[in-house]
Amino acid sequence: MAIDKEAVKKHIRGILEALGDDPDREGLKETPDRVARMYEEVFEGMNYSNDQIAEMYSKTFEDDLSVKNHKDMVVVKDIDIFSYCEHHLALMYNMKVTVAYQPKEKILGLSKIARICDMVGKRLQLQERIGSDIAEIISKVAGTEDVAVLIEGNHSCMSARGIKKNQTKTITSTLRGRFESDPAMENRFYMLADR
Ligand SMILES: Nc1nc2c(ncn2[C@@H]2O[C@H](COP(=O)(O)OP(=O)(O)OP(=O)(O)O)[C@@H](O)[C@H]2O)c(=O)[nH]1
Ligand SMILES: [Zn+2]
Repeated sequence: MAIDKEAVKKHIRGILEALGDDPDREGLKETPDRVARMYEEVFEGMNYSNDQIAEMYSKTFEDDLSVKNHKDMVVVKDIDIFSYCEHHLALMYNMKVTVAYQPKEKILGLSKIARICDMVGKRLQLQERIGSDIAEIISKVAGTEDVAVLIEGNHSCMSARGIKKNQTKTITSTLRGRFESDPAMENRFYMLADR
């Protein structure tokens, strides 16, 4: 479903009024439109389902014999993304995503892995769900169950308000297929993710 920019503008104007400010004053008069444009950008991923994101980034390399023979784990580390917590609409920042998969017959373009992480971040999210969404999409595109995602990040709802823990990071891991069932594979993933 596409973001309704006009409705966002109207409601941001209402929020400015509810905060007791004057939405028509010089500094605020363009704010509803700016926020609507910002939301279009930062919530782009809300326009698409996981299946649609998989379809968008479905280009893989599989004809090359050297690719077909590549059966070793691929790890793409420290993909920096932003996201937004669905509880407070607050920013998740300093997010680093590490994605691993065990290729079967397909190899993904590395930039596509980062594009998938970016797009999944551009939704109202929970950190745990960012991991499971990325794992689901990578699994579809790569045609393998064997996917792992490790995420660390700061939540501004925990640093700039409420409990105010600035140094506190959250680490979540999502293990699928053999990353979950095979302790050696799980350990190898954590070892490579930690380098
Ligand atoms: N599991 C999980 N929790 C999150 C995430 N982002 C924010 N939260 C938490 O969601 C919870 C919402 O709790 P509530 O008690 O409903 O909201 P609140 O009264 O504002 O809570 P405080 O933050 O404790 O002041 C808080 O504990 C947040 O820290 C996330 O990505 N994953
Ligand atoms: Zn929050």
